[in-house]
Amino acid sequence: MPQKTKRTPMMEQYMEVKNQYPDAFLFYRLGDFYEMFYDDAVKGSQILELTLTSRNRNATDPIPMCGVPHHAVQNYIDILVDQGYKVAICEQMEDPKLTKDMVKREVIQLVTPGTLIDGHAGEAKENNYLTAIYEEDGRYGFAYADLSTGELKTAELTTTADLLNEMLSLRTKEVVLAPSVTQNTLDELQSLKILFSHQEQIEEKSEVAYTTQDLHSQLEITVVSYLVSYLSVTQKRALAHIQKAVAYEPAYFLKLDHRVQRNLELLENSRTNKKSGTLLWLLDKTKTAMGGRLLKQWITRPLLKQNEIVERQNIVQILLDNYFERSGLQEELSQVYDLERLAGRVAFGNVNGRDLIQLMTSLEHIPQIKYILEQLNDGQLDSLLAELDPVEDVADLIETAIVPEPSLSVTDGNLIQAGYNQELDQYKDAMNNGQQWLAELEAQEREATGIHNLKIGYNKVFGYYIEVSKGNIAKLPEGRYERKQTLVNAERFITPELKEKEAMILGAQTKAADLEYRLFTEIREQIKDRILRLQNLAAAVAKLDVLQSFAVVSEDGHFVRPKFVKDHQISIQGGWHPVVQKVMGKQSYVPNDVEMPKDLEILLITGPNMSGKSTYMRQLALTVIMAQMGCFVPAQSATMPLFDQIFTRIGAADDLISGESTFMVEMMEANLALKNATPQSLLLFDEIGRGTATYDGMALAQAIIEYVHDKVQAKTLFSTHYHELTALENNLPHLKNIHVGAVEKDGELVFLHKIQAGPADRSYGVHVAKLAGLPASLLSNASQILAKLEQAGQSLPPSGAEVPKTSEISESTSQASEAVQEVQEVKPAASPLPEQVEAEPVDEQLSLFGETESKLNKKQSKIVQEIQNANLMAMTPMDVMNAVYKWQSRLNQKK
Ligand SMILES: Nc1ncnc2c1ncn2[C@@H]1O[C@H](COP(=O)(O)OP(=O)(O)OP(=O)(O)O)[C@@H](O)[C@H]1O
Repeated sequence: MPQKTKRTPMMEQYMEVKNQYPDAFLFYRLGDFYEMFYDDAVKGSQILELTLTSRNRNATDPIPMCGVPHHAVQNYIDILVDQGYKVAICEQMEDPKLTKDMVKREVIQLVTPGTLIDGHAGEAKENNYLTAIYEEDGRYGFAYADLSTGELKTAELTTTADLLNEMLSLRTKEVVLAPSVTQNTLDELQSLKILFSHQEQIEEKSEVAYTTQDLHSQLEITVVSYLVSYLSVTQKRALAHIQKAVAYEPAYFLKLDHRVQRNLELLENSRTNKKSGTLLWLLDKTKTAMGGRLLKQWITRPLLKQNEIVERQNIVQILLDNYFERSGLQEELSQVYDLERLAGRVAFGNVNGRDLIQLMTSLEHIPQIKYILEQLNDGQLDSLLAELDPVEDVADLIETAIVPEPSLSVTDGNLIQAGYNQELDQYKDAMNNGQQWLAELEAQEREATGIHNLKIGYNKVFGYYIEVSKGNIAKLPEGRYERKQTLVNAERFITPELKEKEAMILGAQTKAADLEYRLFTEIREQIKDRILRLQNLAAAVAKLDVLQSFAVVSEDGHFVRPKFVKDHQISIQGGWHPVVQKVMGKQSYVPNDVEMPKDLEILLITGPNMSGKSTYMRQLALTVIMAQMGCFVPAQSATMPLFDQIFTRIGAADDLISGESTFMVEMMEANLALKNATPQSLLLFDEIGRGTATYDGMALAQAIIEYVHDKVQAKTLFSTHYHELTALENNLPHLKNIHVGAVEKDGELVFLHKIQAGPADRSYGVHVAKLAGLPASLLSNASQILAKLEQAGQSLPPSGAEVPKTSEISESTSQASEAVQEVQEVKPAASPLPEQVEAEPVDEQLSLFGETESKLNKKQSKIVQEIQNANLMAMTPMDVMNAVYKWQSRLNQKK
């Protein structure tokens, strides 16, 4: 009969620790394993695919248990943390052999998704940001840190939208909440699907004081204090590499919110979520991990200040003009390891010998990098040169102290160079030359005593000894020789010198390993004192790397240096979408101009589906972003103003925040743009209004155009399939029609992809449907319906027709559907919106099907009835097409 068991002292200890970390997997060290118990074991064994066993298997209440070997623990931690869990590592704090009592155990680190530094999240060109929020009077202190690099930034934000935006842009996996964060804010953040951690108080730690030193705003000081406290509490060690927090203002950069970043595919392909096919993919020719990370930051934060942009452009130009030097730099950079993370590991205390060799190798390339830049002999490089401090003392220290191929573990020896420490050299000598020494000592003793058969031997009882035959004992001098054993023919002695050598030889190996570890930690501490210099160097190398990457891409892609102008005009000749062009090949891509003089605000773009409207719009946005990053741009020539924000409403973007409908997202994005855009912004509106019924959509589109034209006055590209809107050009002086050309050849549609002046003459929707492979009968039916509609004047108004502005009809542009009705009431004949479709007499409609009323059977009458009742106004063109297709199928059915 199984017995219910009383908890053992060890399980008592386990529970005590576990209670302190209820939301983490507790990895409890037991000898060579880390064990999990209870629920941790059940869940952990599933996630990590471990065998679930139990303690006290025969009891009524066996304890579920599973474990991982200590040397492989990092992999398991990575898997759990990557999946959003926390892991508390509980170590044995004393040697079990040296204590009779319960071994002392303590949690030495809490690894969380935002603090993982070695796992998958720590991929070379990725930052892993931990964020924090503090709330006060409806305002937010926001901060983020990367524990592996020591980067720490903070900002004051005023809305939850800004918070969401920063967090999504940073792709944070974990946010630390100060107690002041309200439930309302939390509710809005819940949709983020990241780990929420809590830090209840600010710790009195030197890191907290240090990191907040340069801050002025109390909000920022407080949030950074919470963030650093959390780091300190979870990591349980000094964090010497965490930099002083730098305050930033989101308004300091070209504003690209997370939706814009996604719509424009800056870092992630919106279909695959991968890098391929993105601006990052195009621009990334960086050679170092630091450069890769910095490039990502620059892409999402282009600059606003012309002098800063020009400073970058100047260096790109120099590197572009000097091919050989640039190649030399690339060669050197490719041999520079991740200095930033290496510095982080030094400070964090988890650096090993091989890391230090990587650090030294990296530092050794800095003088050559400087030399190449100096040869370019250009004053524009001076400040960069000054930032490239080779931190020679660290390189020298590592060179003299660390062996070229150290072992992986820092406790197994084989770390320290010969000649660095005398004591260690003696141990190593003892290990290597023990026998040699003894032979030398034997020879010395023989000579000193004149006893030629004196010999040195070894036994387990008292170790090394000097053996002298009985007949020679009298020759031994007094004092130095201590008798240990008497044999029949000989006596055995020890001397202090012999015992010293013995201790050396026997203890040499462990002593050497211990001493090596101690020396290693001393060296690590010395390097730690130079962390700031290493971090500054890493930043300079990263900058140089990104700029050389710009030069490479600009040269390969034949990009041009853009000019910035104060008056708000854009003039781009022969521009292209760099990513689309790269994918499809240079020969096939048709370059296009963008001409928007000072007084032109809106380009209204029409043209068939698939002709290249979206590509043209994105092309401009990417050109602006690249220009303001300091890169050259894909065009023959480019003149542009500096933009402050880019807003996009492009495609049916899937919504990251919640399950809002496509139309809702469309309206939210439009709203965001209309509310926040300034005359210095760039707006891209792609087919706005298509997510709702035709009339609603068209009315909204027109109202939005007028609002932008009259109130926002930002440079705007607006593509539409509502050809009726092209007539707006007559009323809106700052709007111009352009279209993407296409021609019909032998019944087939040929896209020209060329932007041309004026509106498109037709939509070619049916042709595009044909390209998409819709059934032939449906297409011919659609063509017939189209012809009928065109005859009845339901399609395009004559180009140049007088169009009333909705503002002439209704003051309210926000209530667009009201506006629609008023349009119809006030000026029905000239409205750009199709007139209310009156239900036509049944017999006329029937002619579509070649039938007369008298011959109608029951099924046909029912279909006629349905057509009569169909609310066209509430249907999208696609709905209409589907309905017609169904009616036709039913009519064609035999019965
Ligand atoms: N300038 C160009 N030169 C060559 N090919 C182009 C060009 N612009 C676009 N294309 C090609 O046409 C395809 C469709 O372009 P895009 O999506 O911009 O069309 P669209 O007019 O916005 O279509 P829709 O109205 O259906 O959204 C692109 O994927 C690309 O292959």
